[in-house]
Amino acid sequence: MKSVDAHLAEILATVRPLAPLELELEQALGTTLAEDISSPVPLPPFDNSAMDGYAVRAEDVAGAPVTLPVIDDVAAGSLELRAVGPGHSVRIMTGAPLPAGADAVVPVEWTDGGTVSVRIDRAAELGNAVRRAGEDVQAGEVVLKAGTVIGPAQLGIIAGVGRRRVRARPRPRVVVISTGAELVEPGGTLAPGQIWDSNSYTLTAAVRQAGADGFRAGSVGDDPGILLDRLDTHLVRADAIITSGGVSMGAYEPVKEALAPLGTVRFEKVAMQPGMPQGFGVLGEDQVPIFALPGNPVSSFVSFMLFVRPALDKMRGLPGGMPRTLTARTAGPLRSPSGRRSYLRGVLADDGTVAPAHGQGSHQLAALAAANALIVVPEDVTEVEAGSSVEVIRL
Ligand SMILES: Nc1nc2c(c(=O)[nH]1)N[C@H]1C(S)=C(S)[C@@H](COP(=O)(O)OP(=O)(O)OC[C@H]3O[C@@H](n4cnc5c(N)ncnc54)[C@H](O)[C@@H]3O)O[C@H]1N2
Ligand code: MOO
Repeated sequence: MKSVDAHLAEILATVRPLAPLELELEQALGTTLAEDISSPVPLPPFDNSAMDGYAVRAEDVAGAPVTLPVIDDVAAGSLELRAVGPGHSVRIMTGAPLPAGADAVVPVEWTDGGTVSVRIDRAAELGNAVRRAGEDVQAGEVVLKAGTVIGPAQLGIIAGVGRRRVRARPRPRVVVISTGAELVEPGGTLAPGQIWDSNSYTLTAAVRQAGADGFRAGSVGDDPGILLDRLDTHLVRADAIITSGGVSMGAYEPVKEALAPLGTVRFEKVAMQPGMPQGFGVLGEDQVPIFALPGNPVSSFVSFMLFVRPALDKMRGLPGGMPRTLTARTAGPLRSPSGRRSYLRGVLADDGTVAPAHGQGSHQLAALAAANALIVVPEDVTEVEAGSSVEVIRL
């Protein structure tokens, strides 16, 4: 059987980072910068007030209480400013440019709030409540490096340095198709032998959580021809495709039957539990990667975490490796088949213990939903005693 590491290595050797595009700011959330972003101007661009109050010369208020004439009123965005001469004050709002001559701002709370003249009750030190030009960013300074994922705060600094567009690797578009004649859309009624399709929801959500755009293309039955048609429809708008089901040893395995003859998708057994049957390859002229995951719900989810997520990271221009593990202590005994790496579901507590879930079957959706970690049991270990140290992947 192929090892988990060898399967991931083959996937990572096949998928490539998506080509960068010029993206409008509205489209940039979750994309990966493909250029350094620098500021054309200092930020703030000018000295300005940090508070609503009065711009003064600090030396004029050193002997507070003092009363000064108010010679002007400046709001944020004011263009024409009168200089503050000795013994003068200007009423000023937060973000308004500091008038020439002023070197401190007295907050309105320290005054009587006058508009013609103002009584100042407390001295303000030189530079009090003044935000200096360039104290956030110098002109020409790089504020974000290529390879940074754009989140809300990163979007803020890009807009804050005046950029309308950025060069970035887009979020991969991933189409999710589930297969199986037994599947019914949630909300519909079950006939005998049917179940509701849960995998396409889990996988599409996992795609989105991995920073990509997931499109749920519904489910197809067990007909390989219909699956090929569906793939054909979606291939034009997909950077990757995920299917679930139809890859093992049964009489009706539409994914295997449809894709194996193409010669570009391999179906193999990977030495893991759950998730043993795996298909991976490329489709069409554009060599779109396709992940044919096993149908058991826990198997498809674990396969996503181990193989698809790192591949999506690489497509996004990020380092794409195995999920990080941390060391915990198992609260109960563990069993694992010989020669396969197990990913058991568990609940990791703050004290560093992990309680194995009671239902470890590949079909046990509820145990997966209650878990927050996968406990990794290496290939050469078949039993682990309670209290032993184990590696876990946080979910
Ligand atoms: N003789 C053998 N049988 C099986 C083997 C094997 O090696 N020899 N492998 C088993 C393992 S391990 C797995 S995992 C499954 C994988 O099967 P398939 O990928 O072909 O998936 P299906 O047969 O279509 O479905 C398996 C199971 O999962 C349920 N399912 C499928 N799709 C969904 C969905 N979208 N939402 C919810 N549940 C789904 C389906 O009803 C089946 O119960 O094969 C084993 N068998
Ligand atoms: O390997 Mo299958 O994924 O256990 O149920």
